[in-house]
Amino acid sequence: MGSSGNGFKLADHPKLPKGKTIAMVVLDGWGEAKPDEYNCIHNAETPTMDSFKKTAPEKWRLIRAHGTAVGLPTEDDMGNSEVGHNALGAGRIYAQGAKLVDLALASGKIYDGEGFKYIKESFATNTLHLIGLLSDGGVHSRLDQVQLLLKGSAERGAKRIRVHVLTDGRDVIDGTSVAFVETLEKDLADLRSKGVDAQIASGGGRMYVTMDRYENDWSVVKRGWDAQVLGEAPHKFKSAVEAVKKLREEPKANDQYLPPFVIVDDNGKSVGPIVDGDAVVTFNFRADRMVMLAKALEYADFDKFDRVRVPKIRYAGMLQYDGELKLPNRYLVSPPEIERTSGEYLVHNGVKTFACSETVKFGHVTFFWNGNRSGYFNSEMEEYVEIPSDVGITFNVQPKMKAIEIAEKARDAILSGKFHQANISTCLVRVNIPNGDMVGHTGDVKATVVACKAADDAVKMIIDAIEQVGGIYVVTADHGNAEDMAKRDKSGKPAVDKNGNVQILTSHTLQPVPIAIGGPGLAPGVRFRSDVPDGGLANVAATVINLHGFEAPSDYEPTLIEVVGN
Ligand SMILES: O=C(O)[C@H](O)COP(=O)(O)O
Ligand SMILES: [Mn+2]
Ligand SMILES: [Mn+2]
Repeated sequence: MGSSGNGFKLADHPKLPKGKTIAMVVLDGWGEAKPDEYNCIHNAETPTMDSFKKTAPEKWRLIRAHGTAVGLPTEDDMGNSEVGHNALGAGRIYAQGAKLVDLALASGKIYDGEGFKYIKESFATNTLHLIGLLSDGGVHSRLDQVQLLLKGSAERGAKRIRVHVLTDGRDVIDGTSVAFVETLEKDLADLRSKGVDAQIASGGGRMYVTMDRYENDWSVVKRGWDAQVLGEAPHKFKSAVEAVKKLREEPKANDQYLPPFVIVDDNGKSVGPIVDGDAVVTFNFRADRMVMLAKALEYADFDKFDRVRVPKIRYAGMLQYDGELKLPNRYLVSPPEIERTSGEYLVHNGVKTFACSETVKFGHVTFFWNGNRSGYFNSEMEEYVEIPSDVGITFNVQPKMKAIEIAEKARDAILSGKFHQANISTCLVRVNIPNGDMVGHTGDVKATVVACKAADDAVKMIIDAIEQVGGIYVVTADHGNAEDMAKRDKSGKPAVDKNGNVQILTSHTLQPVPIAIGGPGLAPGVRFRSDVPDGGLANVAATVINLHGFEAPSDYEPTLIEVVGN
């Protein structure tokens, strides 16, 4: 089916009317877990979210948001924003980057592709640089994939390899960076014993170096550029293990925010700047936090910061990060081909769409929602509004973030009537409320409680507007985070470290997420079906399409709702 419009015509729903304003609210990082002191959602005042479950239990349920339900390799993989919003928007489950890379490495196909052949041309004479997030979080990258790629590249002729590591502490427990660097060092030593000149060349914490997203703060990417490309950083060390250990000694230091460092030789010269003729691979499979560096590496015209020196390199991404922008042009593994998303169907069926979040989540409700696609399907039918996020702070400092500003925009869109022109049957107002997730990632339990209340306040504002226009609301989340801030032992009790302190969980969780539907526009008799007990995020798209008065495309995951009576 092309995007001409005809193939996108949806059949009328036999029972549900058109013409409703629907608010689709995604609470980022809001799962369901047992109440205890590390469940910040439970410990926050969240009367609106609580009321859904209490007052209309047949219109509230839990859905799966992790593992195979969102296209990840195993049930041990926590959900994340990329796969969660992809599933919510696309209505189908696609094998995601993590899995596609696993398959390509296992079959060896990664080495037969155009991308690898391209970088391989540098192996005989130049250096192969690998840049990315070093952890086993499985959200943006995975250590075992990097290990295989290193080995595979060496076996295929890479003689000189430099790894530029970004420490995590966000998708994994803070402090684990040391062990990940040690593991990588062992692999590199093994390669050296086989005659390959392999070393870590630079590093830094992911949130301070390189992995900004949605162009919130280019200085983050610049810090990485200086260390990785120019070989310049405020901290110089002889070894990466020493670097990470030393930098972590600073008061309040943590893996996410380690300052940039370079590894230097006995003469104090950095061991791995990127120079003309080198090959570079960014090994993250997830796009949002790598696409800015990809632009800096690939674009001839670039004005976001002074690159000082722009080496002529052979660059490939682990995946292509943006299909519309064709960025990067070369890649090792083809990304999932997500097409015919619900957003595209809706604009072709007369549904106007308004989408909004603040910068740090803006691409989630646009780019990820639309199947990793930038821009509008139809600019006359859609309006996307980005509220600038705070820059240069950790979000526990401002846990309310821009939740209320996002809700105000949604409210105004709902009340404005702007999306209800005479010939327009219906409209969708879609937002992401970031607080539970972004503050949850800081590991600050108190601030996360404040964050959850702010998210609940935002939901209330949107629900109130929906009440006023006789609309419908759908409130859900993309994965868990704020509902569990402690690492758990096998019995489910908070795990403690060697000093007896509870290990704080900064990452997402494997928990299911709630979904609630309601509002005065919801037709009588609509309730959740009981025959999709394993329903997940991918079932939401068909549900929303039904609520707009259409049948969902036949290959979408089944709707979660039924209409009883009449
Ligand atoms: O990039 C991040 O912030 C985390 O690794 C994952 O969080 P998200 O999937 O909610 O964006
Ligand atoms: Mn998320
Ligand atoms: Mn998150």
